[in-house]
Amino acid sequence: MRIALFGYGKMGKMIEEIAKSRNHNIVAKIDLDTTEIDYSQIDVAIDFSTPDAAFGNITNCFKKNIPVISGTTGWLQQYDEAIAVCKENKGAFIYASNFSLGVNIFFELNEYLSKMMQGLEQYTVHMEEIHHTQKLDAPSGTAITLAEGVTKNLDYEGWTMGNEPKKIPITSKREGNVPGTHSVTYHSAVDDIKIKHKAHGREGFALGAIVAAEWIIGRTGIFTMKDVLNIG
Ligand SMILES: NC(=O)C1=CN([C@@H]2O[C@H](COP(=O)(O)OP(=O)(O)OC[C@H]3O[C@@H](n4cnc5c(N)ncnc54)[C@H](OP(=O)(O)O)[C@@H]3O)[C@@H](O)[C@H]2O)C=CC1
Ligand SMILES: O=C(O)C1=N[C@H](C(=O)O)C[C@H](O)C1
Repeated sequence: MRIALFGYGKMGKMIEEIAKSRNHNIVAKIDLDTTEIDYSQIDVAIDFSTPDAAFGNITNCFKKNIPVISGTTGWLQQYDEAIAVCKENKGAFIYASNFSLGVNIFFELNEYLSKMMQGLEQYTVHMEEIHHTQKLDAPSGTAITLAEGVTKNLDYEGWTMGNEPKKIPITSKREGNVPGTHSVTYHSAVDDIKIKHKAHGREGFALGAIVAAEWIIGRTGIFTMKDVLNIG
C-alpha cells in the first residue's frame, strides 16, 4: 500500500515504523509546513494530526477519492460535515478515538458492564483518563467513546469535566509521557467496581490504524473498528 501520513509527530513516526515492517510504502509525510501534496501517488491516507488540521486533511482526501483512516481526536464537532463530504464523493472512512485492539475490547466490556448496572441505583459511574503532558485535547477521545457507551444503557445525558447532574464525570490528568490510561468506576457506599485499560506504548494504536488501512482498500462507506476487528 502507498500510505500518506497526515501528521508526522509521535503517532505518524510509530505508524511509519510498523507500516514498513509490513512492507508498505510511505509516499508522503504531511505536516504543518507542507505546501504541495501529490494525491495521485496515495492509496490510503492516515491522519494523526491536530484537532485544527484534521477536518481539512480528511475532506481534501475525500475530494481526491482517497480512503481515510482518522485517529485525530478533538475535532468531532465537524464530524457530521466530514461524513457529508465523504458521502458526496462516494468515499471510504474510518474514524476511531482509539485504534488499539485492547481498547476496542475494553469498549465492548464497558458497554456490557453498563448493561449489567441497569436498575442498580446505588451505584454512580465516573471515568478517569491519564495522558502525556503534550496532549492538546481533554477529555481524551477514548474517554468520550467510553461515556457514549455507558449512556447507551444507563440514564445519563452525556459527560462533564465538572460536576453537573445527570452527566458522567470525567477526570483528565496530564503526567509525564503516559501513552494512555483509562478507567471506568462504579461507586457505591459499600464498594467500587472498576475496569481499566493501560497502554504500555503507542504500538497498539499504530498497528490498529495500519490494519484498518489494509482493510479499507477497495471498500466504499463509513466504517468503524468494530467492522475491521469483527468483535462484539
Ligand atoms: N485514535 C487513536 O488510536 C490515537 C489517537 N491519537 C490522536 O492523534 C493525534 C496526534 O497525536 P500525536 O502523534 O501524539 O501528536 P503529535 O503532536 O506528536 O503529532 C501531531 C503532528 O501533526 C502535525 N500537524 C500540525 N498541523 C498539521 C497539518 N495541517 N497537517 C498535517 N499535520 C499537521 C504536527 O506538526 P507540528 O508539530 O509542526 O505542529 C505534529 O507533527 C492527537 O489528536 C491524538 O489525540 C493519538 C494516539 C492514538
Ligand atoms: O493523544 C494521545 O496520545 C492519545 N489520544 C487518543 C485519545 O484521545 O483517546 C487515544 C490514546 O489514548 C492516546
